[in-house]
Amino acid sequence: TQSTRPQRILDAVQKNATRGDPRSVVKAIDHFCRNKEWAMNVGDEKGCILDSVVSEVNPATVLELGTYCGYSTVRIASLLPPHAKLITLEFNPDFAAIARQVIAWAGLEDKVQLVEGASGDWIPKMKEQFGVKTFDLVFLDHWKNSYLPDTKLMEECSLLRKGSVLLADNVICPGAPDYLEFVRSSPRYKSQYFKSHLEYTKVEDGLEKSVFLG
Ligand SMILES: Cc1ncccc1-c1cc(O)c2nc[nH]c(=O)c2c1
Ligand SMILES: [Mg+2]
Repeated sequence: TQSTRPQRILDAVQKNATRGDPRSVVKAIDHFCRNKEWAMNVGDEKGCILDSVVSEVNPATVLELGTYCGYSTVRIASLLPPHAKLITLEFNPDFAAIARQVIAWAGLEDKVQLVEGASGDWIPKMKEQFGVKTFDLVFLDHWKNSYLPDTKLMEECSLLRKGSVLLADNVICPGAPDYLEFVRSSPRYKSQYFKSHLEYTKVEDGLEKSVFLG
């Protein structure tokens, strides 16, 4: 039977990465996507920016919107302090099934809760379902048209506190113009653009870091 791209990514991890070694999982996916097949992981260049923001925030609670194959999930979770938790939402069940196995290969299942479904449905349930009070860090990497509504929803659900950091991928390519306009003009956010490139290409892209001011 014909495999899917996520399945081929998982195969590359299981063939080339060491079980329980998150950095080898990240390396194996980057090598596959740079040399064999492009895929929409945040990638190594933007991944280094992601790593630096995670290390700076040192979050106890992280929400990731958009898991795909779990590449950024593994990058983030590998940097978290011992009792920190990462909740990652994925709409596509096929992506979720692969991501679970990638996260398990990295040995990070104890730090990660993968939830299947739509962010708009799950954000209002975060407190009751997962005992989350607020998120210290949110990584937006799902559907560009959902960045803004989901951010407004997180505010409405009091999931952000003074100092919560939003980090958004793809603000240039594919682009999230309404979200950028909002976080850059709202008095309730302090925003900063990190110029980079679309994963594994020379095309411009970047990450927008926005601190919620409460
Ligand atoms: C798929 C694609 N093609 C050309 C240019 C960019 C993309 C692209 C890149 C990403 O990093 C994405 N991240 C999350 N969700 C996306 O839909 C997405 C799409
Ligand atoms: Mg992305």
